[in-house]
Amino acid sequence: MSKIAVFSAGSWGTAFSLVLADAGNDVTLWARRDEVVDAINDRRENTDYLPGIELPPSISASTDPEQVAADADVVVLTVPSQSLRENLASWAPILPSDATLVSLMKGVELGTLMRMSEVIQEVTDASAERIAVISGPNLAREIARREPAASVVACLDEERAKQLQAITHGPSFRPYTSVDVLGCEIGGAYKNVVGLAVGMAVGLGFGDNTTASVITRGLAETARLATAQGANPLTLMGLAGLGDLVATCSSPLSRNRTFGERLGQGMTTEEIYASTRQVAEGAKSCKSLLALAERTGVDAPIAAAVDAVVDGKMTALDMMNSFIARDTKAEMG
Ligand SMILES: NC(=O)C1=CN([C@@H]2O[C@H](COP(=O)(O)OP(=O)(O)OC[C@H]3O[C@@H](n4cnc5c(N)ncnc54)[C@H](OP(=O)(O)O)[C@@H]3O)[C@@H](O)[C@H]2O)C=CC1
Ligand SMILES: O=C(CO)COP(=O)(O)O
Repeated sequence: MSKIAVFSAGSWGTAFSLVLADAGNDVTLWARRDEVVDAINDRRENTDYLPGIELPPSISASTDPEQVAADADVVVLTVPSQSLRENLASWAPILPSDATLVSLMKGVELGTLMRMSEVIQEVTDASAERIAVISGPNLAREIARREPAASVVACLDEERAKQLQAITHGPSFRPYTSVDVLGCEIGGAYKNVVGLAVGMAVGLGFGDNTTASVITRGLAETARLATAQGANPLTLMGLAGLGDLVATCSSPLSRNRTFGERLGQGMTTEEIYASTRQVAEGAKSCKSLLALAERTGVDAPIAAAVDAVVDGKMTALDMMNSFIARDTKAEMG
């Protein structure tokens, strides 16, 4: 049994705590609001993010980061990507110095264009071998309902990846290992952007030909950037690439797809932000991925178009038309 600290108690932090608890671990969740902590400790439910799902006694919660981190073998980070740096800067001094640091986040930092594992390394000074990423087709609510799913545990240190695999493998969750941290992170961040584009197609009332075309070209775009950065192309064909892309683009549970759907129906980004507190990481990361693609010298037409719609510079319909009108000479289907 491992002692695991999970920062924080949103949809995925809470659902992943269930995975960890089912696998026999002792979990402490950090939440920034007292009412979330009280609901978890007293009512055994995260009423805000996973209503109706019972949490076992091996999961407890606290607003005190020091209490959460104390004696943890593994520290799991799952705040919205753009808030990681600021939060982690305040937690870094209290994290156990030999704990494995695990990112569940799917985004790229605005401005620095850093992946989450890079932010973690910079802020904590931990070696890259101590930092892992878990990414795959893992919609939080389905995981919390114990529907069977698989994921990738990626770490440059293969032994550490295997240890994490062993402590996360449970009755309904099957982790695979990888050393391709970069490929998993680019796959996880890019699928959110493609999910937004697919959502727009759905919001406009288009059917499966359109969504399949966007998904497939989205995968090509993801693989182009990831491999240019040094990822293993096979990672993008796996659970952290194609797998996650399919789950996100197919499911009404995806916040990114839903965000895109609302854009497709004519809502503005500001109106959507005002209507929900849940994160759609792709709405911010499309800018970072686009800049990363420019810096790497690869083409990113879907990220560019999604960014323009999110910024209100293009309508979702114009985005779909630009996808069809695009000069295709240089690309293979
Ligand atoms: N949900 C899913 O199915 C999956 C999500 N992920 C990834 O996990 C990460 C977290 O997403 P998810 O749990 O879904 O998000 P949610 O929106 O469900 O929860 C966000 C959590 O972060 C807290 N939070 C929000 N803003 C801040 C901030 N500025 N500082 C500190 N804490 C903050 C929220 O607290 P409060 O309630 O107080 O606002 C809440 O606990 C994302 O990168 C996402 O891509 C990965 C796989 C699956
Ligand atoms: O990452 C996810 C599924 O693997 C969750 O996707 P959303 O953030 O779009 O809900």
